[in-house]
Amino acid sequence: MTEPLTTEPTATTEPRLRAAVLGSGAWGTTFAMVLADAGCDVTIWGRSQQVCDQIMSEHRNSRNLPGIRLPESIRATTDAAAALDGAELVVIAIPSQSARETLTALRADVPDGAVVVSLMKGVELETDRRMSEVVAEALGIDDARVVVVSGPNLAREIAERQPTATVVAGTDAAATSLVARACSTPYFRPYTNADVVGVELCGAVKNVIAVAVGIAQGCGYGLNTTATVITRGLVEITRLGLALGANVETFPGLAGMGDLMATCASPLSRNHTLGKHIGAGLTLDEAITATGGTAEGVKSSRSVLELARAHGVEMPITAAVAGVLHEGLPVEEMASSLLARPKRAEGL
Ligand SMILES: NC(=O)C1=CN([C@@H]2O[C@H](COP(=O)(O)OP(=O)(O)OC[C@H]3O[C@@H](n4cnc5c(N)ncnc54)[C@H](O)[C@@H]3O)[C@@H](O)[C@H]2O)C=CC1
Ligand SMILES: O=C(CO)COP(=O)(O)O
Repeated sequence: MTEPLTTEPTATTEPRLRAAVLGSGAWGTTFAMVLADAGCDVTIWGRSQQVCDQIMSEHRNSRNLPGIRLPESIRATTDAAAALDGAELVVIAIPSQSARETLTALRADVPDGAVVVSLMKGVELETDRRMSEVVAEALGIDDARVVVVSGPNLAREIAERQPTATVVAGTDAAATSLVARACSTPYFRPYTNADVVGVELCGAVKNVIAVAVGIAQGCGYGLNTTATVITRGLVEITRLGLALGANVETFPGLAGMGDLMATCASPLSRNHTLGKHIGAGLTLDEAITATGGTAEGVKSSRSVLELARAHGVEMPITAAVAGVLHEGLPVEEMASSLLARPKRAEGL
């Protein structure tokens, strides 16, 4: 039997890349651990003094990753300027809808020339911008300096150093391969991809599809329904992506089908969990509270739908999720409204 990858990798002899991770939640803390295991010198910026103190003194973040021991080299601070000082890599792991305001305030502290990495999986409300667009605008930097990481990456599993792969997407080959090297460990394997649009849309829309799968399961439906929603969900994601200029090969890949499978199948997923609560009859506010953590699909269901409508793309599952979460569509009518649509040929 294969041994689980639980040991900390040995440090490399290359100069240590200095990385700042903005956000001390589940994924920010886990990605900080990946970077540290890959040999980077990592400082986390968090809003919570308590979380930062615990990372510094106990090498744990029990609020977001209970039971996980973090590498001792990781530092954490509530002082953003100190975290960003000298950073060559700036990694952003805060909720999508907070990104613009937070990054605009930190703009002067981001070092010139740093490569900026977005871990966020959402689409901004009101502007319908993808996160790499928001990051570039808020920081006043060229799009080419922004690299996206997205894939089947449930934080908890990676924090346990379970093997997985991811996609590192960027338009600048040097920046993209720098990020891929910086996060490559024996348990975390990055693949590069130049299709930023496709990779980001996959990450944002799979959250909405995971809410739909959760709703179906909360209603008591079985695996036929789950498989139908995932498969037709991938069609929706692909349709939107192609309308926005993405590469068709991205969608069956790790950021597309891979992340859909992980998020729609796992009870660790906040989006899936939130959907289950809705399907079981909780209100949206109750479901958000019961879920905890950031379920990006709640807000992205609306922004993704707006984006789709602006480009004339049909996304019935996304529309049904937005309908249930925000427009008063009764959850028990969701399936019947989807199945009653005019019959059509399979495919895009
Ligand atoms: N948790 C996961 O497994 C994965 C999450 N992601 C994405 O990463 C992003 C962050 O997710 P998580 O870390 O899991 O969320 P989380 O809910 O665990 O943590 C979010 C963190 O952001 C902080 N925060 C909230 N508003 C903020 C603001 N205005 N300024 C600064 N910090 C703020 C919170 O205090 C918290 O520490 C999301 O877009 C999510 O979709 C992507 C891959 C995996
Ligand atoms: O993006 C994720 C896995 O790849 C995490 O999903 P949730 O945000 O639904 O927990």
